[in-house]
Amino acid sequence: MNDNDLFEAETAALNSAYDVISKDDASGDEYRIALDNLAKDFHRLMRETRRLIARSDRKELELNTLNFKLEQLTSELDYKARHDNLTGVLNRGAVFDQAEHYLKSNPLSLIVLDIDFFKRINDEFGHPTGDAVLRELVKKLKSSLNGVGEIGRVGGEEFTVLLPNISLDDAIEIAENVRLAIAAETFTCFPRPHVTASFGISWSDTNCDFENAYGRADAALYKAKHNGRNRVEADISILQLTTLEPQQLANENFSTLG
Ligand SMILES: Nc1nc2c(ncn2[C@@H]2O[C@H](COP(=O)(O)OP(=O)(O)OP(=O)(O)O)[C@@H](O)[C@H]2O)c(=O)[nH]1
Repeated sequence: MNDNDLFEAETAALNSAYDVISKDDASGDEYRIALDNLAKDFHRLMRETRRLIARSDRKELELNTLNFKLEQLTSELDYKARHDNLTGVLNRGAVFDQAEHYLKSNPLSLIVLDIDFFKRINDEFGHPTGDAVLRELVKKLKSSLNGVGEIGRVGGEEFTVLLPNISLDDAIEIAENVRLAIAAETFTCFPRPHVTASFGISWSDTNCDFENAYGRADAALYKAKHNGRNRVEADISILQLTTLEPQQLANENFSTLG
């Protein structure tokens, strides 16, 4: 469709107006009719333009609303992709991403904790009670960490706390406080007196591979389980690098807290 088709009536009115103007002997009536036609078309064009503007304003508003909803949905999806839907903390993928991000420019202490005998809780009281224990554990973790570090869930009943720029000694103290807070109070969702957890900690310098940091913390956790549970164990192999000869390193692995 070209402009002439779209404005056929207006073009005709305009052409007859030009005809009248170009005539030396055009009468007053001819001028009046040409002007009248132009006025009618001009009026119609104004009305149509107003209608189009109103319609395009409405469409723009609808588009803005849709864009807003799309942005909300994108950030909800992004949040869901990075968080555990049972407890709301970072999920395994996000823990790894975040830790690798920190390690690019910071040293990092990592706490890995695992609820003791969680299978028994599930077996004796059912999966929904087990789920409630997981949620309540996260609440206790949050309140005892009081904003320090970032909590993640890396497996069924295994959680992590990322502590960038926190020394191993401080991380051990933090883990001890969390351990005591969990063991000290009864869980409201669980009729037995105590839920406990075991803790493994590693410290890694900037640029350390997170798989390595996680592996060392997990090995320390295994040791905590092996040594009786409800306890904190820290990997000190990295610290030993500066003080021990290679021969000694082969024999030394972990330190144990009381
Ligand atoms: N309720 C619930 N249970 C889960 C979930 N994910 C994993 N589990 C359960 O967690 C339990 C883990 O059991 P185990 O690996 O034997 O560990 P544990 O009984 O805690 O024993 P220790 O770790 O050695 O003290 C299994 O019974 C899993 O079914 C979950 O999302 N909700």
